[in-house]
Amino acid sequence: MSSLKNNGLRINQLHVAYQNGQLALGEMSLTLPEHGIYTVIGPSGSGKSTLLRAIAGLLPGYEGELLFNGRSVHDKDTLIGLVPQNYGLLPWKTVKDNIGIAMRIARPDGAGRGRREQDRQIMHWLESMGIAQLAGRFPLSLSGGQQQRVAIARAFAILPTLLLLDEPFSALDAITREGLQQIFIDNWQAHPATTLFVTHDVEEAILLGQKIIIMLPGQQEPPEILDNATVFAMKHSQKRESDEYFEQTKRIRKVMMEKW
Ligand SMILES: Nc1ncnc2c1ncn2[C@@H]1O[C@H](COP(=O)(O)OP(=O)(O)OP(=O)(O)O)[C@@H](O)[C@H]1O
Repeated sequence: MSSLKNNGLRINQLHVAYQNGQLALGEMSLTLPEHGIYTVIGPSGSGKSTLLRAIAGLLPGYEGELLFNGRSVHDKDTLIGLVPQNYGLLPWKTVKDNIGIAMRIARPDGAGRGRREQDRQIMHWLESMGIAQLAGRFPLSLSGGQQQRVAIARAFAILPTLLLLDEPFSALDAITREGLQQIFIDNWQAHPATTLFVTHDVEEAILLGQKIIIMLPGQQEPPEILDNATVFAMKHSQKRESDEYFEQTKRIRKVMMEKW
């Protein structure tokens, strides 16, 4: 029986070394409540992608424990949606088919859903990302930013329990990025998967996360965790103008100046 304290993602004393024995991710422990969203920032090489890969089951080995609602995160009950840095799209399939395949793999029984209903859902997610017109195109004919949007639409389309995003907006210009941050948070509010969102962008970390996990260089110190509930509770369009947003920026910059 899972107790309340087991609700969500629990990371217990996780650390990862690749084959050369060097630590890629220093020891970290963290609880991310179910339906919560935390952002992760950190200098290059601090282990952000390694953290997501360990949770996604893409690493052969790690030390420590990864649980979702009290069971291994790799248990079949936990459906993980991953947006990797390289988008992970199948080049020989159209945009629409990339999403359709992911939906069928994620839910082989289709929950009673016919092909027409699946197509409707695919178009819904493509429209929500502003790329419905790309449904019939192949990934390699798309820009990096368009491929990122397809990867995000695909991750939402499988209705994951756990959503892992590795710098999903890095290839977008500032204006498109701001628009998609709003769309992302709207989609997440409609389908609040438990979410870890890695970004290089301090502003984005403050705009999207209930807490901000600040990874430190060198794999020796555990991350600093900054509560961001006040900014998170604001209307998205008003966050940037708020004093609390400005204060959070200063807090994070201080950690960066002192520890990065
Ligand atoms: N396959 C691998 N084999 C050996 N070492 C690796 C491998 N992948 C990553 N590393 C090392 O692990 C450490 C953490 O890498 P990781 O990609 O997780 O960092 P990151 O914080 O995501 O960096 P970035 O912001 O540049 O994407 C780095 O020192 C990296 O060189």
